[in-house]
Formats: sequence, C-alpha cells, structure tokens
Amino acid sequence: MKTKMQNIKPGLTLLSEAIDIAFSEVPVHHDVEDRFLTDCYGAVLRQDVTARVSVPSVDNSAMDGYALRFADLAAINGPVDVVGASLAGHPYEGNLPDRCAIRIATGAAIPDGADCVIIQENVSANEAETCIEISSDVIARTVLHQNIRWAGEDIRQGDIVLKAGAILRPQDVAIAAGQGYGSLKVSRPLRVAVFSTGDELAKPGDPLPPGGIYDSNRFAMIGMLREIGCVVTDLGLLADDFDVLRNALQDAANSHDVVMTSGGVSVGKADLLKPVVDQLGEITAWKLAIKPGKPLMRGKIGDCLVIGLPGNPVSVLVSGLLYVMPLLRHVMGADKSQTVPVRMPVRAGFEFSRGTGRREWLRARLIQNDDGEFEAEVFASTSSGMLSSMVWAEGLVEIPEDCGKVSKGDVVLYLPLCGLQ
Ligand SMILES: Nc1nc2c(c(=O)[nH]1)N[C@H]1C(S)=C(S)[C@@H](COP(=O)(O)OP(=O)(O)OC[C@H]3O[C@@H](n4cnc5c(N)ncnc54)[C@H](O)[C@@H]3O)O[C@H]1N2
Ligand code: MOO
Repeated sequence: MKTKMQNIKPGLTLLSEAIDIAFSEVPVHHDVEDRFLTDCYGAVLRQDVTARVSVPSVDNSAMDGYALRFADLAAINGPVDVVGASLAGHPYEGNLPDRCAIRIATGAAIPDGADCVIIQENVSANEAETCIEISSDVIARTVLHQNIRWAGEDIRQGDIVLKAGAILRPQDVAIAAGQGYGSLKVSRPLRVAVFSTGDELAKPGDPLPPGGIYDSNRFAMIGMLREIGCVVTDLGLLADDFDVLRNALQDAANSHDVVMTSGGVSVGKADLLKPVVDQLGEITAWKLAIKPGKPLMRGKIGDCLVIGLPGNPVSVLVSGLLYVMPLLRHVMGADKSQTVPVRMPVRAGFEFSRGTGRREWLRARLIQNDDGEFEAEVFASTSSGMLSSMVWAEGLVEIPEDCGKVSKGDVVLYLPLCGLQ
C-alpha cells in the first residue's frame, strides 16, 4: 500500500478524533434497570458479575465410567467389585474400599479415595454391573487423575466473571445463570426517534410519483438501532421544509434520548437539517474525514442527542455502523473496547487508487485464491449511492487517510460486517 503524509482537508475531522471527542462530550446514561436473564441478550451490562460458587463445586467426573484408586491398578488381575454409585446430584457417601470400583456418571462427585476414572466403553461389566473386568492394556494406558475435573478449575468463588460495560452474548448470559443470577443490571434501552427527510421520498407501499424514490434509509437506520437494543419510534418521512423539520425535531427531542435522521446535511439549498438544529439547539460536530459519510452531523437539542446522517444510502450504513452505533453503545455504558470494529489483515485481490485525505471503506468480500489463501475482492463501484454494493458485501476494506494506492497482494484491513453490530 502506498501511503504519504496525512493530507486532511480543512474542516474535516479524523474519524479516530471524532470518536474520541464524541465519547468525551456525550455522557453515559445513568438509567439502569434490573432485567430477567432471558431479556438480557445484546444489552449492555452495568454491574460486575461476581462468582457466587466455584465451578465445578466439587471434583467430578468428565465421563461416564468407573472411579478407581490409581495405586490399586497394578495389583488387579481379575474382576473388580463395583461397590456403589456416584450419580450427578447423588454422591457416593464414604470412602472407596481397596481394589474396588464405584460406578460414576459425568458430572458426579469423585468418591473419597478415588483418583482416576476409566470410561465404561473400556471395561466389561457383568449384567448386574456388580463387577467389571479391566484389560491389562487399559490398565497400562490409565494415568493418575484421568477424567477428573477439579473443583474451581473453571471458576473460583469470588472471581469476576463479567465486567460492567460488556455487551451480553449468549455465553455471558449463560455464565451469569450458572452463578445463580436470575436478573442483571443492564442499561435502559435508548429511545430513538427516526425519520428520513427529502421531498423526493415516497413511503414503500405507496405509489411512486414521477421523479420520486422510495425511502430506504429509514429501514437501514431502524435495523441498525434495533440490533443494538434501542427502542425506535418510526416518525416516517419529512419534507424539505424548515418549519416542518423544526416542529418535528423539537417534538421528537422532547420525548427521546436520540433523534436520528437521514438526508439534508450537505451544503445544498434543501439541506435544512443543520440550520434547524442550529436554531433549536447546538451543532456539536459536522463533517468527518470519511468516505462515505463525510457530511455526518452531530448536535443536541436540550439533552437529546441529534444525529444527522447523510442521505446517500451507503453513507447511512457505513457511518451508522462505524460511528453512530459505537457512540450509542457508549451512551448505554459499553466499554470502549466493545465498540471497536474487528479489523483483520488480509491480502488485496484488487487494485485501487484515489486521492488521499479521507478514511474510505470499499465494499468487500473474502474469496479463496488458487493457493487456498483468503483475499479481499471489492465491489466494482465506490459510489455511496449504490445500496446494492452493501447487499453484495460481507465486509469492508478500510483504506487509511494517507493511502493513495493499493496493489494486488498488499495487506489491507478487512472489517467483517457481522463484527460491526
Ligand atoms: N456541493 C457538494 N455537494 C455534496 C457534497 C459536498 O461536499 N458538496 N457532499 C456529498 C456527499 S459526500 C454526500 S454523502 C451527500 C449527502 O447529502 P445530504 O445529506 O444532504 O443528502 P441528500 O442530498 O438529501 O441526499 C443524497 C442522496 O441520497 C438520496 N436519499 C436521500 N434520502 C434517502 C432515503 N431516505 N432513501 C434513499 N435514498 C435517499 C437522495 O435522493 C440523494 O440521491 O451530499 C453530496 N453532495
Ligand atoms: O461522504 Mo458521501 O457519503 O461520500 O457520498
């Protein structure tokens, strides 16, 4: 990859700086609620979760079989008496007698005196299972502590198993369940009002007037917001009219944590979002050194965060996934590490050149080349108006601000789309 000195155009903010500034300016919400475990998936955890019990709670068997004393094995030359059983929830009480075996189930406590488990497939038992024969081969292969899981080897009582700020995945909810938590403190979902702006827009399902286009951006915005657990109010379409926009924004800001819009943030005559937010509140950021998504606007009306996404459909998705969703997760208390996209180095399977100055994302997929290695291929067009490129893509290739040329075989960073939610 050919790079030269960063050459950021005046008035544009670097994405990394813009994220740092936004994270420091937009406060984390204090509203926390206790939620039943099964409603916690995808939520931001707002407490440390401390282990109440060790896991396993006692030394137990990893397999179904027979618990024995390892030191006895050398002396065994005939049937071994099975003197009892240890089942999950029903431990064997007492000590393992010399040169005897205890029937044991996976997860059941290792009886006192036993120190290895031989799986049942490797012994032959009589029909009543009162004695077993163990071949000399199996005895020779048996080692001390075989198939034993030690108390506390997974989790020790008092360990912090989940930290505040985690975005809860199935395994996180499961570990809290395993520690007996019936509910967790998580962030209250953000209430987000969404609308698309533009005189050219028609509602999907309605007839399309001459020169009109159907509104697709609202559906991208709502989808991204729902993925991160926001409660969305769909306010539909708004015309490019100052008073209409001002009234709608003021109303939405009064009853939501965030108002998110698409369109009308560039420099054209009909781009009214900025003057409206300027009148009702404050514009706190505008124009990032990114492509697509450059004219993205951040502002506030009272305590309500306002996000004005650019109208181009790819800009909505890319700036939404890389700037807005991380910011909203921050507001819900997510740790910063949880908001950084996965970036994987891969070889470029394409050639690309451009003027420097903005961080750019090309719509991409990974394909296997003739040597079996994965390399990135990119969509034929970089237009931010082509929504089909995002449907085609499984990831994005990130071109740094100062990179003007990518040659086939160069290492580039690939961001899987599934890692951006
Ligand atoms: N003279 C300049 N013109 C533009 C600049 C610039 O710096 N100087 N920036 C360009 C960039 S970059 C972008 S991105 C766009 C963003 O402009 P707006 O946010 O004002 O968006 P609109 O003009 O309203 O729309 C742009 C484009 O997207 C279509 N659109 C809008 N809303 C929707 C929707 N809900 N669903 C589907 N498609 C939508 C709209 O019809 C336009 O084609 O500005 C550039 N111009
Ligand atoms: O910044 Mo714009 O989104 O390139 O079309």
